[in-house]
Amino acid sequence: MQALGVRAASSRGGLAWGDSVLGGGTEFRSSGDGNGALLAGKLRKKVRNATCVTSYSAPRAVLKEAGVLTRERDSFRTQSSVTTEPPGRNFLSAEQKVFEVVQKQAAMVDEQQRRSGILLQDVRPDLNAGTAAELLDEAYVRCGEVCAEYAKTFYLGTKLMTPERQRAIWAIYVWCRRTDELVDGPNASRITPTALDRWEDRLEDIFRGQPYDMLDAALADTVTKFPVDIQPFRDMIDGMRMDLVKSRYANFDELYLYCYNVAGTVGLMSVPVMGIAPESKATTESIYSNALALGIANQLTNILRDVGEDARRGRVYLPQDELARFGLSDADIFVGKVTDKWRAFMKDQIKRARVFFVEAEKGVRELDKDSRWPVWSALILYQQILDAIEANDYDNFTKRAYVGKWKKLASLPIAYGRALVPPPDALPRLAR
Ligand SMILES: CC(C)=CCC/C(C)=C/CC/C(C)=C/CC/C(C)=C/[C@@H]1[C@@H](COP(=O)(O)OP(=O)(O)O)[C@]1(C)CC/C=C(\C)CC/C=C(\C)CCC=C(C)C
Repeated sequence: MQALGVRAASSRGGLAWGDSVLGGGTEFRSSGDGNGALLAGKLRKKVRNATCVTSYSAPRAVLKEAGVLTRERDSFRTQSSVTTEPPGRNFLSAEQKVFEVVQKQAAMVDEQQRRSGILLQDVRPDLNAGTAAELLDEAYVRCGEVCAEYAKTFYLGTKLMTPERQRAIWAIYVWCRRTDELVDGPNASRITPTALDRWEDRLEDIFRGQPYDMLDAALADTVTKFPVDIQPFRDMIDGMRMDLVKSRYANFDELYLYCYNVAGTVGLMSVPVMGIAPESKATTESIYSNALALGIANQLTNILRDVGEDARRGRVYLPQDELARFGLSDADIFVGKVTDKWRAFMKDQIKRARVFFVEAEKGVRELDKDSRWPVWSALILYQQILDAIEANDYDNFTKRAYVGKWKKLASLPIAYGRALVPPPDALPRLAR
């Protein structure tokens, strides 16, 4: 089994959702650090006694079938070597660079603040709990707006969830989006490992209840209310570190680790919020494995869709040994010609991604009923990207596999129908 070294929350260990609130009131104060309209908040956390330590295990059978388990795997923590700071880098300038990205994001928050007439600079240290709650509400509203802007369909899906859950998912989404923007956004070329170290420091502060800005404050609140562990967040940052230093993957082992870091982690962050159906008989660990599988499946799909686009950035997220096995190399990818060898290779890759989707499906039906629809929607939409690659006769060099608006819309009621199906009844997990 693959120990990913991630702490999970047992969703059925006597946990009361919303158990922990902003313990006795929230104090927001102006940071006074010369950084402009940034919010420094102190969110006192209750001890999250509902969390327990467990290890995430990717299901052995599915990984074997997918060709991942060729040998006993090592721990999944990314080696710290990728965080090594390049010689000659100026710490402050890296900090400045990440701050610019943060500023860009924070500017949107400022705008929202201005519109509501609450200027963060004006926030006094002795704010009462009511005002703090208002600020927090504003922060969550902003998270929802960002989510709606970047991921419309998914945002729509969250609308079925309870208000507490939907805003928590938005807060997680926003943190993931900002993290991804660091290496994939407009300032990406200026991001250094040190900048990511700074981002990780901020993450630690969030989980310590000391958010840096409003969007962070929303996540800080979320992690007091739901048993969300910090490790998947750290691991996502590790994935971004990988993106800074690595543009080739020797084998699927390496690629799997990358996919875990940048996408599998999303599954692990989301399930504690989405919740597991009270009537589910599946083990928590198996459901987290399924969640992980969905992240991996989505990321593999993304990679297969974006082969040409990535190649133009000098990146090949395909296992080098598997390319070689099909008589292919980087050169073929840069030439970008669809040949029979390429088709055969792509068929194999698509098959593997589908294995992960099938594994993920087992977990979706175990989720709380209000959470199943958005997850089914995401799953179906991503699966359709694989169909679109096939429909393009595997030309992912010059064509972007695209799921049309009507097909997307048509999949929503299908997802809804599936979401109505309750978890399979009382059969023990092993018997299924
Ligand atoms: C319902 C649902 C989908 C919830 C997840 C909400 C959430 C917190 C999403 C964050 C996504 C994000 C911004 C991640 C940053 C890294 C990244 C960009 C990963 C790629 C996503 C695709 O994003 P996008 O389409 O914008 O990419 P491009 O811009 O096109 O390049 C990823 C491919 C990964 C996304 C991974 C998931 C959505 C995993 C979802 C898994 C679950 C919600 C677990 C479900 C539970 C079970 C039991 C199956």
